[in-house]
This record gives sequence, C-alpha cells and structure tokens, in this order.
Amino acid sequence: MNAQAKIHLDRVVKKYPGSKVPAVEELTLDIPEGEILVLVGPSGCGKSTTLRLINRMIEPSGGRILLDGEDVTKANPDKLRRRIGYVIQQVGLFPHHTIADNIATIPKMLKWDKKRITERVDYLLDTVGLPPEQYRDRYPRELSGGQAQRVGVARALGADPDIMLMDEPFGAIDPITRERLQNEFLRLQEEMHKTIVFVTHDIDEAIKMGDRIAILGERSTIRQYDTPERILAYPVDDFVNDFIGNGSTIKGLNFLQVSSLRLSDYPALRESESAAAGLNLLQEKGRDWLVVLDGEGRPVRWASQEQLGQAGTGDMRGVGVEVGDHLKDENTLFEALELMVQSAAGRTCVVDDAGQFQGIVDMGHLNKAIRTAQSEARRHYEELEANA
Ligand SMILES: Nc1ncnc2c1ncn2[C@@H]1O[C@H](COP(=O)(O)OP(=O)(O)OP(=O)(O)O)[C@@H](O)[C@H]1O
Repeated sequence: MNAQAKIHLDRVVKKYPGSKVPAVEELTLDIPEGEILVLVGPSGCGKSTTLRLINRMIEPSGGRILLDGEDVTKANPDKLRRRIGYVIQQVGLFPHHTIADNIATIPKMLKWDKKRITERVDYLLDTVGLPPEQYRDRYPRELSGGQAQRVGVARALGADPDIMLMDEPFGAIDPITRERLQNEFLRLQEEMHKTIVFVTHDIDEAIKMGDRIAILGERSTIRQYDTPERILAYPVDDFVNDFIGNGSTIKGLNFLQVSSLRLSDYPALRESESAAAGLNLLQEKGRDWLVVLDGEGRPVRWASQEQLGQAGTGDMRGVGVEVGDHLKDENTLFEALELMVQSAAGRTCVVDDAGQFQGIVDMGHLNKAIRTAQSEARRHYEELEANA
C-alpha cells in the first residue's frame, strides 16, 4: 500500500455476549490516511460492528486498534470519540436542540469559546450547502431527510476531526438526493482529505465513493481489498464476482479515460469536398463511415458509402446523419460507450477544446482498454501471490 495507514486494525475480534460465532473474527486491516475506505458486504456480515469498534462505541473482545501508530484499544473512549466524526443513517440529531446546537455538540464538549463555536457552525452549514441564516435556528423536525443528513455530516465535522466514520450515511434517502449528497461529499473530501471509513451494502455506492474497497464476507472476513478499478477488472473469486453482480466490466469503464486511448487515423473530410472524393477515401481506407467536418474542422455528420454514392458529384453539405455529442480527453470510456450505442455509425468522435476533430472511438478501443486493465490487475495479483 502506498498511502500510510492512519488506522490499523490488528486481529480485532468482536463476540457479542450470548452469540456462538463472532461478528468480527481476527480482522486485520490498514486504513490509509486521507482516503475513503468503503466496507461493503452482505447484510449481517459485520460492517457496522467493525466501524463501531474503531471509535469504541463497541468494545473489542480481542486484538488491537492503532491510530497514528498509537494503541487506542485501552484509551478513554469519550476522548477517542471526540477525535473521530461519526455519521449514521438515521442521523441521530437531538430533536430538542437547534441545528446550531446539534452541530456544536463536540466543540461545546471541548469547551471552545462562544465566538469560535458560532463561526464554526456557520462555516459548516455553508460547507454542507445550508445557508446559516435560514437553518441555524431551526429544529431537526423542520428539515427534509436530505437536509438532516447534511446536518449530520456538519455535526460530524464539528471539531474538525481527521477521521470520519460513516455508516450508510445516505442509505435512507431518495436516489436523486442521494446522488447529489454523494457528489457533494466527494467534492468536500477533495478539500478535506480526511481519513474516512464508509459502510454501505450497495456495491455501486462503494465503487463511487471508495478510493479503496474492502469486500467483506461473514464475520467481517476480507474477501478482496483493493481499488474499485482493480476489483472490477479482477474479482478474485465467485463470492466477489456474485457480489459485484452483472456488468462489472462495463462499470470498470468509468475508471478509464479517453486520454488513455491511442486514437487511430480515421477518414474525415470537409463538407465542401465532393461526395465522390469522400467515397474514394472510404474505399481506399477500407472503412464504412466518413466523418464530415464543417469549415472549422468540427465533426458534423457521419456519411456511409451508400449515402456518399447517392450524393454523386455534389459537395457533402447535408449528406449523412448527425454525429451527436462528442468526446473529449477527460471523458470516461463509460461515457464513450453511451455515445457509441446511440450513434448511427456505432462509434463516436473525439474533439479537442476548440471542438476540432481528433479521431474516433469504437468498440475495438474499449475492448483493448478493458483487456489491458484486466491483464494488469491479474499480473498484480500474481505478483502478490508470488511474494506471499
Ligand atoms: N448488539 C448486538 N448483540 C448481539 N449480536 C449483534 C449485535 N449487533 C449486531 N449483532 C450481530 O452481529 C452480526 C453483524 O452485525 P452488523 O450490524 O455489524 O452487520 P452489518 O454488516 O452492518 O449488517 P447490515 O448491512 O444489515 O446493517 C449480525 O449477525 C448481528 O446479528
């Protein structure tokens, strides 16, 4: 692992009183600093228990937990929890306290002065997209589910902890608000660089939110621990494969960019040229579709051999079908696929910032990129095995 471990779980065990099997069995896990690690796995596999062991909401039955290299297994749990932000699905705001008081919970415990607390509350409300003048004096019952969840995040950030634990934080929210909160949170994390452990049972949320993902099986055993791209390119066994479900290869296209492709030379001509010249070019290159460019070199239409043949000796203005949206370097191959399946030509054009034609992406490009990602991931695991 490149990033330094902020949190290290060392053979951590949790056995609830009265239960025969442990909820967490000898879990050893490094949680890298400044990243989002997602714990994902089927219901009841022990995700929440693992999360709650980290801030000692639950006492471990065995093993050690290290924060910044320091063993906190026996530290004062209250003190520990002030260092660690905690967000849960049901938010858990105090109903009789205003939003401002809820956010100020930890700063108050830490006896910050009033001015500092007020400034911090307003700053945090702003940060999570709730204008302070409208929200600070409201009560939790006066908020929508999505707003309450934002307040939950603001409260967890209260005393600026460097670690956040998030237990299905966006689980109970409608899909559109959920996606918005996920995106906002990812943007926030780009500035905050907190160490975050994020629990979900939804693999798509894990893929979206995680810098790394730990896929857990029963008793919190780690079935695969890696970046989302590598897990999608190379699920290590049937359990992981089944858990990811259909379409893992296509989901993996989200992690590949157009800039990584070598664009092939593709026949393209300005529309002021004759259709006969276009047809000649296609036949010479052995291609089916010509990219017709406007006077500025921007792709405007696809023209097939048949369409060019029908146009005869005239120029190519109006010949062919609209090219639709274009790709740029920063687009993902998932976006490329989306455009390709909509395109009459089954391929899509790439343009530069000025909109000028650079080349095309077709299924061959995607196929090659996927196969490269898969073989790199396979090689990575073979090396790991060889060094074990
Ligand atoms: N307080 C408790 N007492 C006894 N057993 C518990 C307790 N809390 C959880 N368990 C058991 O421990 C196991 C792991 O539960 P946990 O809530 O950690 O799973 P989870 O992966 O977070 O599940 P979910 O996705 O359904 O929330 C389960 O078998 C559960 O029944």
